Amino acid sequence: MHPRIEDYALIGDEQTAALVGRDGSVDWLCLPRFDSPACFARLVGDEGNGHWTIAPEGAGPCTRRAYRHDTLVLDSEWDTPDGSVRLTDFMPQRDRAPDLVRVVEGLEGRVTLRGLLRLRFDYGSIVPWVRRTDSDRLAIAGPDAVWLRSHPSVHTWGQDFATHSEFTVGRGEKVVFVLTWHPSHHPRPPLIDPFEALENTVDDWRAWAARCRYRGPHRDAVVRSLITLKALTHEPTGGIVAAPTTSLPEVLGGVRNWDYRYSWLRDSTLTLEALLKAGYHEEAEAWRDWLLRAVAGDPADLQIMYGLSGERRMHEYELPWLTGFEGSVPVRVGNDAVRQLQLDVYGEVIDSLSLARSAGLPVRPHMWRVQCALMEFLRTTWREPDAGLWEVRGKRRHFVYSKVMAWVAADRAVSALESDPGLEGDLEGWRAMRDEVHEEVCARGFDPERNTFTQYYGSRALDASLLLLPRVGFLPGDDPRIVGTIDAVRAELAVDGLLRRYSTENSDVDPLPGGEGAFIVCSFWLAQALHRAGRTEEAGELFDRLVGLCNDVGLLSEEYDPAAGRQLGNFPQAFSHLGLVGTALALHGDRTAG
Ligand SMILES: OC[C@H]1O[C@H](O[C@H]2O[C@H](CO)[C@@H](O)[C@H](O)[C@H]2O)[C@H](O)[C@@H](O)[C@@H]1O
Repeated sequence: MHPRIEDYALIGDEQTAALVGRDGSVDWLCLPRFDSPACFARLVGDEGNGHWTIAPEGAGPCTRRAYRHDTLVLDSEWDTPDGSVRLTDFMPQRDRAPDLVRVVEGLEGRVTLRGLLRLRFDYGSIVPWVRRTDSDRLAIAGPDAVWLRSHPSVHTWGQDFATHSEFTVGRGEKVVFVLTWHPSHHPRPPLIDPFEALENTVDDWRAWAARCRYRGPHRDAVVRSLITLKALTHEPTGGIVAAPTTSLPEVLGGVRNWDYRYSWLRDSTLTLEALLKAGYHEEAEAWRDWLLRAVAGDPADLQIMYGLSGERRMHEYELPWLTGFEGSVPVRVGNDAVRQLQLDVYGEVIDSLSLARSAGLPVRPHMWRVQCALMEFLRTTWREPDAGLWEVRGKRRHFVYSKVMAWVAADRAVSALESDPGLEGDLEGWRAMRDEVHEEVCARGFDPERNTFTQYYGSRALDASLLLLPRVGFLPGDDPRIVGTIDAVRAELAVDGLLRRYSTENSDVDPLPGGEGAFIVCSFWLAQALHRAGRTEEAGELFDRLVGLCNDVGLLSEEYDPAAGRQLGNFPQAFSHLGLVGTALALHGDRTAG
């Protein structure tokens, strides 16, 4: 049986990430970068598409597992009739090459384990040549080379185009496996000392986690979310992936399967805000600098997402040989939403730059010029219909959230001019735009009959993004129109208390077939909106429930199916984790240190 999404745990080295199942199998790993082709793709296919399993012979899922406290180092333990054994999985901070380290340690008795390494480059499609060199194995195909080393050396044999092993550990004995990738035209990189690497990796993560300023309820969940957001950050460039996976389905067996291994301006600006508020200025600064590089050029060419180094092309295509997660096809690489006009992104970018400024991040000389250029573009564009923040693949509309974010852009630009006499800009023009957008949204995006804002001008449909209006300061949290919107959105979009982002039934907005689960970040937005409306008890109860949706190691995917009690969509997803951090800070922000 295929593991469920919540059966996976994440390990990574801030350049790529792997998903490890409870059965000891690494089922997803892209090398060398998050967006490189996967060499283990069982996650969205089957065993033949690549995986690496180490587990006691004949054992099923591990008996227990957990991250070492405040780290991304995963311990999985099995109790078997012959004894107990621990498997420790981690990826050390990268020096020259990516390494995946797996340490097996006997805890009780003598346990026999089996290893099965089935490397399949290019998303499970290429079977490499594997040869033995001394005691190690080298797999090569095209641009990729992977070494497998063990210590003490374990006998391996090839069978059915995979590398097998069998070994036994007694109490206190350790066997370590190191898998190392490098470009096939390069020589083998220097070997790491896996035990020293383990110590350093634990120390580095703990030192990072200790910087978290949040001291309120659910602190462990907040720290786990922050570690996850950090793990989704591409350390060399500062880019942040929305999730490290592609095509985990929004509904089992459905077609809503997308590639999230890119840096969305929307998701990333919200991540930056969460990091800043939790005390992580360096990461926020690295992303802000990434942003300024990525968006450089004509503001008309601003994209809603970029590659990790700021690449602009991410042409979407399908991988027909992969059978998908529980049959959910197609499996896609690339993302055509890159070409959409999504007006909210301008507001999110300008908001994040002003946030960075007020948080005291060092100012870059061209920062203000970028903002002015974006404002000028937006001034001529905000009246256009767009694809909205949900990136629907239908007709463009006048989405209310997009217009509100145009208001945010103008509002923040005006505030910057008002507070800093050293800045130059069209104060009067931007003020006029700000007031015009506000007036228009309140007139055309509000349904007085039902006392609620609507998904787009003139429609009766609702949208969970409307819950963000008080958060961005468009109206106070206890304004009757906001209170009405909270109740209407809840009545229409809640399934068992969790929110969908919009209704997919009878929707003329979203042309794709099939529905989807509850969109996790939307429920966090609801908790924040309830809190801002003064309904603190309801907000707290919902927050507690949402934290409870995390899997056993504290991870959240994009969506949740309340009926089946299962996570859905790409995993782990930045949006969901930044929702958790943002809600903790909104509800208990007074409990932050320093
Ligand atoms: O709903 C269709 C769209 O779904 C994806 O977009 C979602 O993920 C993005 C990344 O987290 C997020 O920024 C966006 O708000 C979400 O709706 C997908 O990436 C799109 O290609 C697709 O059209």
